[in-house]
Amino acid sequence: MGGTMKIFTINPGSTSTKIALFEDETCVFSKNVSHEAEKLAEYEGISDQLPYRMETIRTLLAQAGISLEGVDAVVGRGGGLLPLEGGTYKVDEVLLDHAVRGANGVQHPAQLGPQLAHAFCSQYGGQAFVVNPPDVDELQEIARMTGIRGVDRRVHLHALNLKETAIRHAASMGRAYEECRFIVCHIGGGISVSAHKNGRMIDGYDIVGGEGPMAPTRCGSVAVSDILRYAEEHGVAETKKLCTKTGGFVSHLGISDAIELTGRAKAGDRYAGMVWDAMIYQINKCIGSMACVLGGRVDGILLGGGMVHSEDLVQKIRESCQWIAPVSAYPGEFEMEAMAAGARRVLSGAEAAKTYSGISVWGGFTYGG
Ligand SMILES: Nc1ncnc2c1ncn2[C@@H]1O[C@H](COP(=O)(O)OP(=O)(O)OP(=O)(O)O)[C@@H](O)[C@H]1O
Ligand SMILES: CCCC(=O)O
Repeated sequence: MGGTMKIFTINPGSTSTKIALFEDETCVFSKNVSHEAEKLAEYEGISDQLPYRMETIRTLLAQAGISLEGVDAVVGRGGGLLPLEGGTYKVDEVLLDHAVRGANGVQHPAQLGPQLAHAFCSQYGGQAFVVNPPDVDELQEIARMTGIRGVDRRVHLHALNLKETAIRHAASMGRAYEECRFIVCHIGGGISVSAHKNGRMIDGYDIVGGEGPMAPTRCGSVAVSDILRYAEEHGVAETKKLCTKTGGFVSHLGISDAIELTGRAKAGDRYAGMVWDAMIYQINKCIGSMACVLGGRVDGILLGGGMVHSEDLVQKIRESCQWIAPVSAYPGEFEMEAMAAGARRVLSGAEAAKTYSGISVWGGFTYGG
């Protein structure tokens, strides 16, 4: 392929839609629009938001005088898919169908990504892709087993940012991601802690299902007996919400913004300070367990996500974990860049686009069979 590669990326979030247009590696336009909660609440299912999100994006492009004519690829953050290995996937009929109906049973705005990519490519041409959706699940077999027969572990993580951070860090060391062993964390609205070995995310936590450290809106791992007692008092529906919406800072203090929480702590609120420190303590414990997963041979601990802007958080993680491996901070995220880079690797022929099989990568244990 000759000439400039024009790649449009779309990241639909729970309260916002981010878009960015890349010409080769350069981002020539980007916009992040916030949506009113009342507006999104008008739609019953996530996929029902498609026409509204489409219109929002069209308006943003028109206001900026940007046309998608001649676009080579449109990438949408994926979701709703069955567990799959990492990579760049073409949006075909099977993938689109699973995204529309949320085949994995989890409702997440990222499901809109492939639908939006498909819709824009139908109008302007180009190839529609999804790169490292939150459904990427590369767990090694031993990490799958729980203490309950028939209940196997799976993960939902910030795969897009985790892998891009690892790829970039490896490059900064003059190495390939596929040669390195990293512990990679995304510390933002949700918190992902994961072990990466030779290009695969071999362990991590199901942060949609309630595993891992507590986070601004998530309860994190809690003893089963405590969860059952809570469910008896508050009902199953309310208990489920603790996993992604009403746990963590929200449960303790009724707020989800870490800047506000740390502000209160600085002003002398000891409860806020304890919640902040307990979250960091739990992140450190999870990093420690991933160090064991990697047998103590770790090339680096990499931190991404919005809360990594906090020097206090980075320093406290360094104090506890620097003995494992050097800790590197990448505040914010590379999600738009990661989507563009995934498409570029395919368009340039460096990597082949994958086809989503529609079948989970994990078929279950055969238990002695
Ligand atoms: N300097 C700072 N100190 C502490 N927290 C900060 C700072 N800057 C940003 N944050 C926090 O980062 C969080 C948002 O992180 P991020 O932008 O990664 O989340 P998100 O994109 O909404 O969700 P997710 O990361 O799960 O996709 C907010 O709680 C915000 O308060
Ligand atoms: C699984 C990663 C995305 C999220 O839950 O916010």
